[in-house]
Amino acid sequence: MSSSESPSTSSENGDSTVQYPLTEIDFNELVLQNAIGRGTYGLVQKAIWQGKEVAVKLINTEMERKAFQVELKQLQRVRHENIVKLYGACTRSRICLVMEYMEGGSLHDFLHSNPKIPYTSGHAVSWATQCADAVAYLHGLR
Ligand SMILES: Nc1ncnc2c1ncn2[C@@H]1O[C@H](COP(=O)(O)OP(=O)(O)OP(=O)(O)O)[C@@H](O)[C@H]1O
Repeated sequence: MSSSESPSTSSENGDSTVQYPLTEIDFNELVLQNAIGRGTYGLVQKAIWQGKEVAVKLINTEMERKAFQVELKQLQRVRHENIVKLYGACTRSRICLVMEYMEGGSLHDFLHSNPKIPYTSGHAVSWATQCADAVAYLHGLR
């Protein structure tokens, strides 16, 4: 996707929301690697797509489809350097989100790792600032 993509505005419940266009990704273009995590729904796997590392969140049951649709819609609304980037989604054969791969996993994983990995107060301030910037951006969305 190029950064020149412009979002469209749709009106839902009388509230206008911005959405970036979705890139449909061919599931056969993904070279799936190891599982890297599991959240409320779906399995997250590392993969290679068009020569780059990506994180693929796959759903396996119909019950997970609704949560997938909600997350897809949310990620289509955001573009921020501190929020994981959505490259696109597979919506035809297998259903999955294809996202920027974050080496090291989530900040939560890092902070709760066992054994603990040491970090400086400078790191903590930087992470807190990045989170605050992302939250401020989300609050600024309509
Ligand atoms: N883009 C990514 N890059 C690297 N690892 C990721 C990525 N997305 C998810 N993961 C890993 O997979 C795990 C599960 O992610 P997922 O998004 O399914 O759930 P979560 O955000 O941790 O929790 P919840 O589903 O409750 O919001 C994460 O904790 C992280 O370890």
